[in-house]
Order: sequence, then structure tokens, then C-alpha cells
Amino acid sequence: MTHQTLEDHLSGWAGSGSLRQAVAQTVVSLATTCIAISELVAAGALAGELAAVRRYHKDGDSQKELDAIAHVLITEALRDAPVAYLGSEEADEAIALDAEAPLAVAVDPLDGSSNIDTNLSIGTIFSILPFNGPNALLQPGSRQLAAGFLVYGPQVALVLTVGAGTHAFILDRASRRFLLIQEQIVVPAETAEYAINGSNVRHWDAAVRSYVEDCQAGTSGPRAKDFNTRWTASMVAEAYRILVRGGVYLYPADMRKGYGQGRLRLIYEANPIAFLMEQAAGAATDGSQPILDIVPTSLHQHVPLVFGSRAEVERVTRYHTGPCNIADRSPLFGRRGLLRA
Ligand SMILES: O=P(O)(O)OC[C@H]1O[C@](O)(COP(=O)(O)O)[C@@H](O)[C@@H]1O
Ligand SMILES: [Mg+2]
Ligand SMILES: [Mg+2]
Repeated sequence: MTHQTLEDHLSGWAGSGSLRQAVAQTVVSLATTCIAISELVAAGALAGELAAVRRYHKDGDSQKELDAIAHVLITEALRDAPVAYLGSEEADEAIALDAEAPLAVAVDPLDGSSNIDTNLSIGTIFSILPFNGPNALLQPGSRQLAAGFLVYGPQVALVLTVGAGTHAFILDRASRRFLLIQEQIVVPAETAEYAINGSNVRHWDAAVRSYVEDCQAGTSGPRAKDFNTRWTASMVAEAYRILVRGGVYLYPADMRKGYGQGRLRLIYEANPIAFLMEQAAGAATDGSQPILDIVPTSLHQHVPLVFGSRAEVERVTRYHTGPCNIADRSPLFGRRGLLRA
């Protein structure tokens, strides 16, 4: 069976439209750069001290050596792409590139940085927006023209949407080409698998606590089914698993200092993942509204994030917004639901 290359896939979509061609060129440029990043990841310690801390961001998050290298590789690659503005997790301010170009790009050059030296999957996330002036990166996620992420795992995978479904590509290492392996991914609407960092339970609000308790109660609780839990501390790996077999990922706001809006960043983490999920029949919310509807106010703003199987995301939303989630609970559990309201 022959697989379509990323370039052929995008050129079929772009046709003769100049904006689409710019998007296609930018996606290919990002994907090609990510091959180089994947090679560094695969080399591990042989490539140097990739997990060494270089500095700390304003919010206290550390920047590792590989975070910085990935940022430089992507920035340099995009200088030759039709990109006017680049926002990156690893740069305090947006970087001005070609002022005449039609696109703005936001990236998380390396996601899951705590796993750099553990031989677990990490990745790169990107979002492409139309450039409409200096505030282009502050457009809501619903304006994205394309979004994607790469996973540097046993396979190097690229998941992409240009607004016509979500598709998966795998790097063929021999030809150095990304080949289409799945078109029009559909995330199962229902799931019995959730991902959350359970060590933070004492910091969560009542809605998140109740949701997780109800999953953990399994067949003897209001959900009447047993749940499985997963947490890799690498959002791209969780997102890929959810695209393959369903599930839900939660990084809620919590009471720790600096976590009042969760941990994930809206513009270059939540928005692209939300676009990919929506295009795959999944969903993404901050607990009360769709991620893609939020109008950003600053480049590095955080947002509570829940994404994955649509019915499960809607259920988590009801725990946050409903007067009580009686519909999801047996009468036995209804009283606790009312207390939560
Ligand atoms: O260490 P925690 O609090 O569980 O957070 C893990 C989460 O943070 C992230 O690592 C944030 O991304 P970065 O690695 O790009 O900072 C996610 O990939 C992951 O899901
Ligand atoms: Mg990240
Ligand atoms: Mg990062």
C-alpha cells in the first residue's frame, strides 16, 4: 500500500489559493525542522546535556537545553517561511519575522520537557493564524488556519488539521518524508479512561474532585463502570493516545500559587489541541466554555484545559456548570451533587 506524502496531501488541499499555499509551505517547514529535533531526541545523552536547566521563565517554569535548541531551530526555519510573527513558549515576546507575510505562528517547541531524559514521548505543538497586525496571536482559536503536533516517540508522528478533519502522518526515516497513515480521525465519543495528575487532588476544586471520585468509584459509583487512569506528563503523548482510542485529559485550575488558571498555555498548547480535537469529533473546554471561543489577552496566558472524547468533556463541563449533575448520578449520589452546586 502506498501512502501519500505530507507535501502531496497539502498541495492537493492548497490548490492555487495563495493563503492556503502559505499555510502548506509553513506546515512543511515546521515538519521538516521537527525531523531534526526528533533526531536530537533519539540521540538522547549522545547529543549532550539536553535536559539541563538553562534558565527559569517569569512564571517559574524551567527552560531546558532542548527547549532552547528546539526554539532556535524553529525560529530559524520560519525565517524562510511566509510568517510575519512567531510566538513561542521559549521567548517572552513575540518575534517579528517577515512583515509582508500573511501568517502568524505560535509554538510550544518542546512539550513534555520533564520527560527529555526519561526516554518517554515528547513533542512539538504549533498553531497557524492569519496575520492581521501586531495582535495577530491574540485571535481566538476559532480563527486558526491550521494546527498540529509532533510526537517524538517510538514513531515520529505528525497530527495535522487545516480545518478539513484531523489526519495522522508517520515519519518514514529512510525517505525523511511524513506519510499519511490515517485520514479523518474520529475520537470515540464515550470513554472509560481519564488522565490527570492525581497528586494535586488536595488543590482541586469540588467539581474536579467529584468528577474524579465518581470515575474512581467505578461500577459501585454513579458512573456504573470501571475507569482506567493514565498520566504521562506529556500532553502530546496523551493527545495522541486519545486520538487513537478515546479518553479525556484534564489539567484544571487549582489552589497552588501560579495555578489559578491551570498550567497549560492557551495560545500554543490549548488552542491547537482544541482545534485538532474538534476536527476529530472530540471537544475541548476550560470547564465552562469551548477553548476555541476564548479571546486571549496575553501571549503566555494559562487556561484550565479538558479535552478528548466529546461526551466525557461535556460531562466534565456539567460538573462545573450544572446546578448538580443529577442526570449523571443515581439518586443515592444526588445529594452530594447538590452540595457541589
Ligand atoms: O508536571 P505536571 O504538573 O504533571 O504537568 C505536566 C503537563 O505539563 C506539560 O509538560 C506542559 O508543557 P511543557 O513541557 O511544554 O511546559 C504538559 O505536556 C503536561 O501534560
Ligand atoms: Mg507544553
Ligand atoms: Mg514546552
